[in-house]
Amino acid sequence: MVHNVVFVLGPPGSGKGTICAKIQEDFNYIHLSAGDLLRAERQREGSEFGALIEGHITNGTIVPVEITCKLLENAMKAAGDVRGFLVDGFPRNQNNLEGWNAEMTGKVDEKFVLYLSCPVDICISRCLNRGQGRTDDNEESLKKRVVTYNSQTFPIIEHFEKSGQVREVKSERPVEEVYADVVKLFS
Ligand SMILES: Nc1ncnc2c1ncn2[C@@H]1O[C@H](COP(=O)(O)OP(=O)(O)O)[C@@H](O)[C@H]1O
Ligand SMILES: Nc1ccn([C@H]2C[C@H](O)[C@@H](COP(=O)(O)OP(=O)(O)O)O2)c(=O)n1
Ligand SMILES: [Mg+2]
Repeated sequence: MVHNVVFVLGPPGSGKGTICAKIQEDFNYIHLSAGDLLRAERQREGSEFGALIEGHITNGTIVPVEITCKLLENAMKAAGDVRGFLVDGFPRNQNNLEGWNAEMTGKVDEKFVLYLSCPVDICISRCLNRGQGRTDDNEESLKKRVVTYNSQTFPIIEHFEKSGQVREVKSERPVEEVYADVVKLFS
């Protein structure tokens, strides 16, 4: 089975998780947040990657793709027959992209990249007020995550832009306005 995939990218706090949850509800796409999968693996009893994942998360750096891609593929296999997957927060760097291409080519049909663009000061304030008790929603980690986003993730968005695969939606607006534009991409 070939899985339909929409990548969802944007800076931390741009609203990827919020928008993906709404798409999942309305369009039968399954939301797979790479960050959520990594946080679950970090907590999993007996995981050999817990400490490594925690180190990257608090340091705002990116976990090696061998771990993240396997978590994504396992989640896809477990989901069964659905319309497709929203792969949220992935690929986040060149290593992610190369590892995904090596492992998933032939198994996925990449429909487009939903890019939520949002000014960094708004993003940081949203993360600081997110209230999810995350170990990386603090000034120090956020500074590092923004550096990682600008230096490693934005080039991945530019890579997809070259082949016309990016659909940008400005997400500093209220959720309802952002989502009204996103809906048009899935209808
Ligand atoms: N358009 C928006 N306007 C205001 N707050 C938002 C908007 N989208 C998301 N948020 C809030 O900002 C925080 C970060 O959103 P989230 O979806 O977790 O972003 P990301 O997954 O990109 O880090 C959450 O507390 C969320 O409720
Ligand atoms: N592809 C990914 C996605 C997330 N991670 C790690 C590093 C990221 O800073 C954290 C948090 O990612 P997450 O997507 O949950 O963060 P935001 O929702 O953008 O605030 O997880 C990763 O190593 N590789
Ligand atoms: Mg998120």
